[in-house]
Amino acid sequence: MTNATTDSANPDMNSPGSGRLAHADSDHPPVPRARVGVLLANLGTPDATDYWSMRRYLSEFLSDKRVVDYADWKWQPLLQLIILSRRPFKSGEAYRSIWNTEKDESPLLTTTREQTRRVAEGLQAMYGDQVMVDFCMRYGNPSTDSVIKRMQTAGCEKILFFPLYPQYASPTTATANDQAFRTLMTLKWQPALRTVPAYFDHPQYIEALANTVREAYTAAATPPEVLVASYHGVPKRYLLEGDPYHCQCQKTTRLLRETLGWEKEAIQTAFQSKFGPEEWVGPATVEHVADLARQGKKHIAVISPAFSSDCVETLEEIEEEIRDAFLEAGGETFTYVPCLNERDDHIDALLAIIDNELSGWVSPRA
Ligand SMILES: C=CC1=C(C)c2cc3[nH]c(cc4nc(cc5[nH]c(cc1n2)c(C)c5CCC(=O)O)C(CCC(=O)O)=C4C)c(C)c3C=C
Ligand SMILES: [Fe+2]
Ligand SMILES: [Fe+2]
Repeated sequence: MTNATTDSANPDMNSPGSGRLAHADSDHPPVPRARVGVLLANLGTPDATDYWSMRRYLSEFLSDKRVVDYADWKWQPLLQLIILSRRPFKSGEAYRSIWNTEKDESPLLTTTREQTRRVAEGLQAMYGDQVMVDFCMRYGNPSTDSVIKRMQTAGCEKILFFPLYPQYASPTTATANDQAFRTLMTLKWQPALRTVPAYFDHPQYIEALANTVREAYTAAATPPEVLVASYHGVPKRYLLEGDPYHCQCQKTTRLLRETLGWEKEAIQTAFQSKFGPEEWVGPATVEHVADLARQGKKHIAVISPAFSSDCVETLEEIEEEIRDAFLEAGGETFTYVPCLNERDDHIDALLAIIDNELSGWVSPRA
């Protein structure tokens, strides 16, 4: 945790307006100084790439009703007996091909930690020690429950919970929030909790995406003819049942195009990572890029605006599977535009969003 200190001797603790109870009794447990916590939340990550680590991770992930909403009696036998007997091998192989071997962890974890460090640095400059910053995962470690409890022990009576998904989706944003509130359900003294809304149209987020495109196009040996904005997909039924994810993705693409000043055909939206037998929102990126090659497009670029960090879905699925599909169908150059990761303009966008959402909870440093 960054900036986490406990301060049982802090003179503010018992002062009027400090929001703390006055305890003169010497046998009262020490009370930490009141702070505001900023908790960045990402999807999750397996602890390792072996069969059992992958199985544990996928089982937790795919048993989440926000992700797969079938009744347990129908889904669990299929998941536990069929899907989890095979998928951990395939997913383990995908994770192994992108694993951060130096730190022995997934790139999503490495990047989320670095983003947290950078955001903490920024907030320290803005607010000093009033604010502490940490990160958690919805599945796997560090768990949402453990980090919220740690923040509370360190004095956070208020927590700003920030799911790092630019577009709201019930299988990502909503389940991250659910998990945070599940922890609050177990606490005698709950911290106040604010959740940060989706930022799919935030001007600084869009500008940061545009910067990555400009940089990739400048560096490309041959200028791409088309940019495919490839978002993680969801079942089409989720859209029909009211999930705004699909619409927010379309809007991000439009705002990116307008910021770049490009014609409509220059950016196309597609959806990747289909899972299960249901119809998903489309077009599917892997088929779409092959179609582009068959239509004679030789040079394309792909960007992934729904992921705040590069992860298995970008580094393996886009950079390997989707690239191969394009080249095998006759394409010649495939440019991958990396996620925003720990870029300065991304961190500045996150800081601007956090600053706005902290309104009334902190006062700027003199
Ligand atoms: C960015 C938004 C995401 C949405 C929407 C989303 C929906 C969704 N995902 C699955 C199933 C899987 N997703 C997997 C990995 C994964 N998904 C996201 C993001 C979204 N998912 C990320 C960032 C990652 C990568 C995590 C990492 O550690 O790098 C996986 C695991 C990988 C694999 O086995 O292929 C699965 C499974 C569903 C079913 C779904 C919508 C209902
Ligand atoms: Fe996913
Ligand atoms: Fe995938």
